[in-house]
Amino acid sequence: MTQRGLLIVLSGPSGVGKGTVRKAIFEEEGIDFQYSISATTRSPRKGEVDGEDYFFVTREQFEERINNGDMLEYAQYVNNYYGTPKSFIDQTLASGRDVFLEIDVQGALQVKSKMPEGIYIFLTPPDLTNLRSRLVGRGTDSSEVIEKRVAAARDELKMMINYDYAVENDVVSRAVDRIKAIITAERLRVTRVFEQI
Ligand SMILES: Nc1ncnc2c1ncn2[C@@H]1O[C@H](COP(=O)(O)OP(=O)(O)OP(=O)(O)O)[C@@H](O)[C@H]1O
Ligand SMILES: Nc1nc2c(ncn2[C@@H]2O[C@H](COP(=O)(O)O)[C@@H](O)[C@H]2O)c(=O)[nH]1
Repeated sequence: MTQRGLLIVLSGPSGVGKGTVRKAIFEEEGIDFQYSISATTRSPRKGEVDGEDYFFVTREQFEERINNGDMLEYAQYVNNYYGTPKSFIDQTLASGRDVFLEIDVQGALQVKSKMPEGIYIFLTPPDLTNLRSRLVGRGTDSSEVIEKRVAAARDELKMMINYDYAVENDVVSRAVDRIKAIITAERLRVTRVFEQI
């Protein structure tokens, strides 16, 4: 019997650095996670590629996928839909490969209720002032959208208690090391149970 892959969910407020930390983890030696590409109705930002950063779809297409049961989870975040295609997750885990999700808090908690065996990691900023500065510094959103994202973050931070782990993203390399340590420990735990030693 093939041991199922690990499901790793990295979540936290917009702008905390999930994408930055995820990319840094994927560049580390010996890391072989399958990244779950989300679907969204948001317009592509400069440089974003359909099928790599997101599957960019219309609201009609997204709603059809919801109605067909094709989404493991989905959320409406600042006027757009975001969601995780289900078949990729099911097939990849069944094949024994690890899957890495980078999604918002609403979505992560939906996945946790369906797949509690996953590893749920909340990435937290040093503080909200710092979070706002990161969103401003990224330069991808209007000041109106940034304020909506910071307002959402106030509520999202309260949800941290529902996660397995909280990791501060003060310095990217430190956050990467913390997450790698969590995954190493979880992998050992799961493998030892599977092997029944
Ligand atoms: N530890 C850090 N220190 C300083 N700046 C950081 C740190 N981590 C990320 N950043 C910067 O913060 C900005 C937001 O990072 P990023 O886009 O990775 O966040 P995110 O959580 O993926 O956002 P979203 O959820 O909106 O996609 C980027 O400009 C990034 O370079
Ligand atoms: N619930 C989900 N949230 C997702 C998914 N993919 C991304 N996200 C999160 O949405 C916000 C906004 O993203 P942005 O690219 O517009 O900055 C951010 O928190 C993402 O992590 C998903 O599939 N499901």
